[in-house]
Amino acid sequence: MISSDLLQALFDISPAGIAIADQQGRYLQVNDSYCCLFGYSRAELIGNTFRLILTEQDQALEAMILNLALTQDRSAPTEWQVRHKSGRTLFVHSAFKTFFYSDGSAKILTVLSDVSALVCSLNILQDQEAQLIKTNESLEQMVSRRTIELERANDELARLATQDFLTATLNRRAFECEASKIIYASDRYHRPASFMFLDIDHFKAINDQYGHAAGDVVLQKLALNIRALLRESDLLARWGGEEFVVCLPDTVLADAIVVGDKILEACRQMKLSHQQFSIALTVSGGVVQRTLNESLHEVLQKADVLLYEAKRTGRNRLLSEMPASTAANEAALLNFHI
Ligand SMILES: Nc1nc2c(ncn2[C@@H]2O[C@H](COP(=O)(O)OP(=O)(O)OP(=O)(O)O)[C@@H](O)[C@H]2O)c(=O)[nH]1
Repeated sequence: MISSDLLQALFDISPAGIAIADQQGRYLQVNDSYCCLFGYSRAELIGNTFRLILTEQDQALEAMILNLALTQDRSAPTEWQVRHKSGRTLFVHSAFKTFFYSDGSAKILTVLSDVSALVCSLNILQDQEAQLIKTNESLEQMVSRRTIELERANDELARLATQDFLTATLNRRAFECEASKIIYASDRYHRPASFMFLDIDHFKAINDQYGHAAGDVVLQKLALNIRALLRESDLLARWGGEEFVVCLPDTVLADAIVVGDKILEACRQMKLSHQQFSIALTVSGGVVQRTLNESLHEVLQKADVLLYEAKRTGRNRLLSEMPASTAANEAALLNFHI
């Protein structure tokens, strides 16, 4: 047992606010810390009920709170909002114990500690956490937006790096890269491949007569027409100026000639009009089937020589050359028609 003088000292010096109330909730005794906590003097508190420290919302619950204290006899520590004399809200951690006496009276002992600073810090932390989550979300959104933009920019760069700006066919570098893969497969699996150069006849005259812009449109329409006559797996590139190059994988010369003739005929039939004029167009070409193990440079040179010959001998024609007859070539390319 703790002696009563020790208990009195505990009451007096406790940093927690301690109050003893009667069964009507009227303060009988309060320690200094309790007075200090709520800003009331002892004289202001004694005789008054704990309604003084209830917030406006809780004042209506005064009877219920009192009833709770008188029926529960003690409470586990809880946190609740109370009111300082100045009107400001305090957060306190509180516990009570009710003592019942044989004459039917009761006393309620309440112990309160101020946890306002803790609650305030907790609220600030929660606000900061919410703010961090929001910032994080918007950062994630920004990163994913930037990633999409970057992917688009990369796609556009890749397109610009591989496409001819005017005709949207492959550019020379991309053609060489793709054609090398076809040549590799051709040698590796002994499959045929044909190459064709196409060049618009007297294109300079078209430019001179109808203007450079009309010449550009001719190049664009021609590219579209040629592409429409090719397989998805065929390569079409603008080699430069008004010259195009075609790579036909898995295609023997006879079939490549059929494709070339179709292109030349389509060009003859092309309906091109500029203002009130209609522009007639013919194309010359040189087509070769690649000999196994021949380099891209070598096969293109052969096709170019044939194109030059087609120009020299009257234009508007396609010249071709049989591939060199080697045993490997014959065996590989015999009856190869897809
Ligand atoms: N509009 C336009 N013209 C171009 C472009 N690139 C090259 N040219 C023109 O194409 C013409 C090619 O002229 P030439 O090399 O003499 O060939 P050609 O007139 O077609 O004569 P042949 O090939 O011998 O039938 C030149 O006038 C170039 O200026 C282009 O991107 N747009």
